[in-house]
Amino acid sequence: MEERTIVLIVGAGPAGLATAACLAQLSIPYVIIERENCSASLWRNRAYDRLKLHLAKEFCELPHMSYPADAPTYIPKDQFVKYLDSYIERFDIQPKYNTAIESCTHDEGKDCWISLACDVTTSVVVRYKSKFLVVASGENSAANIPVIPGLHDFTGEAIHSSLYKSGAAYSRKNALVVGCGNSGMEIAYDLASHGANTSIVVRSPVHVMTKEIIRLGMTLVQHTPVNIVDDLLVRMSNFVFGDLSRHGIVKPKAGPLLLKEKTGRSAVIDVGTVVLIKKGIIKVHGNISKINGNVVEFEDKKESSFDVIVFATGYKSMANTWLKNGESMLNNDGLPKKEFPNHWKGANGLYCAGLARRGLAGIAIDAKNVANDISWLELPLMPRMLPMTYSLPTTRIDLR
Ligand SMILES: Cc1cc2nc3c(=O)[nH]c(=O)nc-3n(C[C@H](O)[C@H](O)[C@H](O)COP(=O)(O)OP(=O)(O)OC[C@H]3O[C@@H](n4cnc5c(N)ncnc54)[C@H](O)[C@@H]3O)c2cc1C
Ligand SMILES: NC(=O)C1=CN([C@@H]2O[C@H](COP(=O)(O)OP(=O)(O)OC[C@H]3O[C@@H](n4cnc5c(N)ncnc54)[C@H](OP(=O)(O)O)[C@@H]3O)[C@@H](O)[C@H]2O)C=CC1
Ligand SMILES: O=C(O)C(=O)Cc1c[nH]c2ccccc12
Repeated sequence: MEERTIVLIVGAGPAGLATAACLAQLSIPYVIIERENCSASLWRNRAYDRLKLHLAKEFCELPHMSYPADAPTYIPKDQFVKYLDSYIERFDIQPKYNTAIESCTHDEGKDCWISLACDVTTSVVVRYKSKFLVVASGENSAANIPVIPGLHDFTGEAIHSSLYKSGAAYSRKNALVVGCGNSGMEIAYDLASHGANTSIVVRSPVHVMTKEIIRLGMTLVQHTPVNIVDDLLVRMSNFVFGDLSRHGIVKPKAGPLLLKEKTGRSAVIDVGTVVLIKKGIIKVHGNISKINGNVVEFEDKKESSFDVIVFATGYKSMANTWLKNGESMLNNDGLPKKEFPNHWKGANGLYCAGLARRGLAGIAIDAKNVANDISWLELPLMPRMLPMTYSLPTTRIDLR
């Protein structure tokens, strides 16, 4: 079976949906493919219960649709999913669900992309021919679990943070969280507040901030040099949290916003974990050296036994595994080769949205850029329309 379309979008998470909406606004036909049975599967199926957006709502909007004025500043997961559902309805986005892209190859002779998409329920493979291909399969496509000697024979339960829902099941258990990004720090808090005897592995320096400090920083940095803003944020963090180094948490040399800009690593937004660490309720360990049965040995030679290990060790983009000649755009980790703001365009009609490690705000920028670029190439006689896409009135929706 073969189908033709002008644009093929891989992935119906926020990035694919935002790209679809921008293309729809420009009347450019597209097909959007999603391997799961729903849109935004990360948010519906692979996120813990207590998750809220860490960034204020003004930094988490997709193009052309705002949150209601009375929506909370920090949107809970379920309300974000409702927002996405309204977005899908508003822009009449109809993803082809249960369809996994297995390979995308550029056919030089015909100057088109040939994509093989497998219906995961019937195993039927459909061949898509498209002029443009948008990789929107996410930075969080697969779990990253480190290789640790003895992990395979760990006698307790080992899960990745994407499968963690709540600490309710772990009351009075000995729990170890590996990784001190936003997932790890929040999951450690959740476990401890459900009565688990909780430890966390912190192997590298990390900035700990409050959501209000980050909101202030993200607002100021729009008009102020990043080093000045970062300096302020670090001072504010010191004021709020004090020196955490004696608890095993040291700050990176680079400031939080510069670090995010250069490496994609986010500051951790504290949800109450720091108080529990200071009280000794959550114990901090350095890196793991090996696992023996249910006993974890740390690099300082200390040992403890655990019933559960939660690997909050981040994610991998898998786009490099199915994108067959995408070397103009992606590296071997499936992330853009070029730095922001030039990362979103490759050769031969290839684009990406949502791979610049800039969260939802970055996704909104990518989606607009990709759709506008396609419209310049596809509708060259109507280029004067383009600036309108930035000034279209946004729709406010009711999430209640
Ligand atoms: C726990 C968590 C919380 C976060 N909170 C925030 C926040 O508060 N603010 C913020 O700005 N950012 C946040 N982020 C960053 C996050 O990356 C984005 O919010 C967002 O979900 C990324 O959207 P995306 O569409 O790029 O990727 P995803 O949401 O991962 O969507 C990609 C989609 O592509 C599909 N897909 C992948 N491979 C294929 C294939 N081969 N064929 C077909 N379909 C495929 C996947 O099933 C998935 O549905 C958070 C991330 C995580 C993990
Ligand atoms: N509410 C929200 O808005 C939330 C947002 N997020 C976002 O989602 C994205 C993913 O976050 P997250 O899931 O926390 O992943 P991250 O990639 O941000 O963090 C992974 C953590 O695991 C550590 N790690 C990796 N490998 C090992 C190892 N072998 N041993 C010990 N530690 C290890 C990393 O340390 P190192 O730095 O040394 O590699 C890092 O601390 C981020 O952008 C984050 O901001 C996540 C949760 C909530
Ligand atoms: O999830 C990301 O990577 C983001 O860009 C958004 C984000 C979530 N939590 C944060 C904390 C500090 C800076 C950005 C984020």
